[in-house]
Amino acid sequence: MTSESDFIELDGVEKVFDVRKKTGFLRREKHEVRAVDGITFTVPRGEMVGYIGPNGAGKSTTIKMLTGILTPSGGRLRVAGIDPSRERTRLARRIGVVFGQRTTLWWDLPLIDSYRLMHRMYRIPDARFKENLDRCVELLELSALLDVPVRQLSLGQRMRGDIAAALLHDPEVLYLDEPTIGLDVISKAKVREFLRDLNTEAGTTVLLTTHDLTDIEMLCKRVMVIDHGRLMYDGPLAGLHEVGESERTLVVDLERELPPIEVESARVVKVEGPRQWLAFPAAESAAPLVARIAAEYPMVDLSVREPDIEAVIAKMYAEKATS
Ligand SMILES: Nc1ncnc2c1ncn2[C@@H]1O[C@H](COP(=O)(O)OP(=O)(O)OP(=O)(O)O)[C@@H](O)[C@H]1O
Repeated sequence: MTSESDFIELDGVEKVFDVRKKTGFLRREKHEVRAVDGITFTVPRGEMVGYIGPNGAGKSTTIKMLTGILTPSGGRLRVAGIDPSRERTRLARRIGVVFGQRTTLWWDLPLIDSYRLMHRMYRIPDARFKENLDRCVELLELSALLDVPVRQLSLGQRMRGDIAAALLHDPEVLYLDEPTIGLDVISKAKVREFLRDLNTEAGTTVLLTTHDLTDIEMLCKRVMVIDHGRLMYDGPLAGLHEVGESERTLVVDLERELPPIEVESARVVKVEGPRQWLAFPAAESAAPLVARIAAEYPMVDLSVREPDIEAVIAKMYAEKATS
């Protein structure tokens, strides 16, 4: 029996791949890649957690084990009390998966036909299917897109279509792998708003993998950082900022070329004509900084750039190495 507090449960989970590398003419050496190297965590039902790390850290491998596509080489793993690799089909009815880089929709078919196929594949009761579809169509603004073949959809439209597809069978758990990758600002905002509502209203447990720190900021109270297959951090995002002492960048366009802006709590890191880049602590709000600059300089435009997760993590490790 699962308790609600360890709805997703990993205890010392490992995944080792045997890889053969060519080392000479007809010579191949076997070596091991420890993609996941003893990971332990639990996620309570209803929580939305960020799962982040540099490329090759082991995120996708973890998600593949959580869906049952891959079998762990060691440790114990349960999702809703189910061992994913043993009961993959039973688990499939209870989980949804969205891969930002790939679609689960049928490329040549109108969107609605993919949903009808899923209705049958998952044997979703008619009334429930209709109710879920109506809700997704409304909240993800899909009504004008239902008759459009998937290949004609924009990336943002396709992503919304994919999220709906993952939710038609009412999964209790949703794994999202880069759900906002390549989307414009408005599409990103729509996807985030939808996910937040899904988590708060339907209580869906969400594991979110992303390179966009804003996704995590907007959606997750808790974040886990993985690198080289190991869990390096598990806690609130604010704590990660502190550990990594990351910075955000304010890009300011002035009316004309001026000497570097002098302002409290930020420093100019680059100047290009009338445009200046100022670094400031990521944990601080940009609003007072912008107000101070606007009061003293002829500012015509501005934007804030988030630190990317790689930079935060790289800094976090650099600090660990020197401490
Ligand atoms: N099928 C496989 N065979 C051999 N090695 C693999 C296999 N799948 C993954 N790996 C290796 O395992 C490690 C972790 O890969 P994984 O795809 O889980 O990382 P990731 O954190 O998802 O990275 P990314 O952000 O680039 O998607 C990498 O070194 C990768 O090369």
